[in-house]
Amino acid sequence: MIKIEQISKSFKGTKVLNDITFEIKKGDFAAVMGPSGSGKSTLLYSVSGMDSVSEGRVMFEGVNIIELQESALSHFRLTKMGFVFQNAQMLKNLSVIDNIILPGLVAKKEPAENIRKRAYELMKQMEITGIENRDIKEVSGGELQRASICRAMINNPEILFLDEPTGALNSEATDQVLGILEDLNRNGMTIMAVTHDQRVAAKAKKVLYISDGQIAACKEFKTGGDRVLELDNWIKGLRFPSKNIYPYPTV
Ligand SMILES: Nc1ncnc2c1ncn2[C@@H]1O[C@H](COP(=O)(O)OP(=O)(O)OP(=O)(O)O)[C@@H](O)[C@H]1O
Repeated sequence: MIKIEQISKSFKGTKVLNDITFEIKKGDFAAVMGPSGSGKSTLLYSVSGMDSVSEGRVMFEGVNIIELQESALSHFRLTKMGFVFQNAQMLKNLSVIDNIILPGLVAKKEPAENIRKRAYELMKQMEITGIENRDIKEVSGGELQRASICRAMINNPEILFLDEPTGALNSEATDQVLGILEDLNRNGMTIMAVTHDQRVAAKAKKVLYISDGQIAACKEFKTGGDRVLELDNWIKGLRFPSKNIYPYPTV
């Protein structure tokens, strides 16, 4: 579905992504982990077309999104990609439901009535029915993050990009978001998530470990088993003795 081919990116002469190649298949759940400043968010923004790259290609269903003009790229992002950030980034002067339906109205793919109906269905699925007309200051952090997942899903995207989706949540709200991500992926949604949270990464099918702007290691989970323990042992055992080779031999 998405082929990332040898992408590199520099900020003011400093390379923060260095020759990264990997693939996200339809139905994948890829988690990106790594130390602070290693390039995880930059990678997510580059793959999703939110940021430019210095070199390489990002092929999304055969289209190199790096080469798209800004208006075409915006439309591509709006209709094919959903985004969830650490802080929900909702518009303060709109109610929860109006925030959720807004990208649907902007995309103009469907009548407003259908979009509103889907927003209610999504809210039901995320178990936040009843807060639709509240101001965004009148809901909890967990409810707001679930509303932001509804917003990300409103245009039926083909992939959901998440940047630290549980970073601002307490343990209970984290569990709710984890359950949602698991359900979405089980029902076919492709997901790429940057996270420091091993509980999030343990829901993934594939974990990329970034170090100094490179994929230092990659792990694919087999189904079943205690993934949290498996992931923890894998991370503890990681050593980076030499330059990146992908796929890197896993421990
Ligand atoms: N707009 C920018 N201008 C200059 N340097 C930047 C910019 N954005 C990121 N960087 C630098 O690029 C490197 C990678 O940043 P990035 O945010 O991708 O790291 P990260 O792995 O997501 O970190 P964290 O886990 O702390 O969020 C860092 O050294 C950062 O300082």
